[in-house]
Amino acid sequence: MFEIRQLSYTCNGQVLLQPMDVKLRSGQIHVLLGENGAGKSTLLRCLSGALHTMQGEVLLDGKLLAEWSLPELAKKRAHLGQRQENAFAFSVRQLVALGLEVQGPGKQDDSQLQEILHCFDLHDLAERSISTLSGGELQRAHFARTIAQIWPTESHGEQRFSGKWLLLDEWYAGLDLKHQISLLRKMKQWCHEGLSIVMVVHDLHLAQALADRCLLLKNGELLFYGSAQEALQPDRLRQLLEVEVHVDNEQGYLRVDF
Ligand SMILES: Nc1ncnc2c1ncn2[C@@H]1O[C@H](COP(=O)(O)OP(=O)(O)OP(=O)(O)O)[C@@H](O)[C@H]1O
Repeated sequence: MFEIRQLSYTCNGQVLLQPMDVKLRSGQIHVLLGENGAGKSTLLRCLSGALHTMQGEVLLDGKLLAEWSLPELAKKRAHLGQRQENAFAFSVRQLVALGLEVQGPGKQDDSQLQEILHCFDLHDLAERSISTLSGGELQRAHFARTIAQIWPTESHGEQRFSGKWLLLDEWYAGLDLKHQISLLRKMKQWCHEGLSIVMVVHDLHLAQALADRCLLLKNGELLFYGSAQEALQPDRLRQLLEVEVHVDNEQGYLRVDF
């Protein structure tokens, strides 16, 4: 479990996150929603342990983030940020292998690498330099590298992702519908296998399809934390996003008129 106690963050005199208390339970998909600049990426970075100057406390499985050693934390949670560095002309295979390398030199095996390449439909691109990939292909490669960090071995059994956390900032950016749906299904499957996910989403349909619980952020303030059903209500979304949202039909699909 992630436990956030009186977490806040101020940068250059600007309050980016106002004090908040939240407990994020394991095995669920938590969706962060809010306008541009609401503080979603900042909160994700606090959870990843990247922002050392935050105030308050973040505990992972009862232990302060600062008390985790970096190698242990790296194997426990993986963070896909909004922007990626592509400084080196790695091949797709090398990039994904970098993620596996975090598990320890010699610990990873080729079957893990093959499984990940297959999951992200990267097999045919494995030998290509990442500098030649399209935007969506590159996003899939970085997503694959990120989850490789916490990828289980075959010996882990049915709850093979148990205790692992995936922190995703707009993972679907640039992905075509086919790959969005494929990864959406896989993420649900991985959660059944014990994975916990916190993700930033702007698309309300994706939020509806994926979220178990939602965190609604506005101007750095946590407006609401609770079940997706309670969160994804037209009144709340109107206040959060300043757009008119309607419930479309008996299934309860959200609709926004253009
Ligand atoms: N180093 C910084 N100095 C000053 N302001 C910053 C700094 N980093 C981020 N901010 C500001 O903090 C606010 C929150 O940023 P953050 O990236 O968390 O927003 P977000 O909700 O993820 O937005 P988006 O949906 O656009 O990705 C923004 O207004 C941003 O401009």
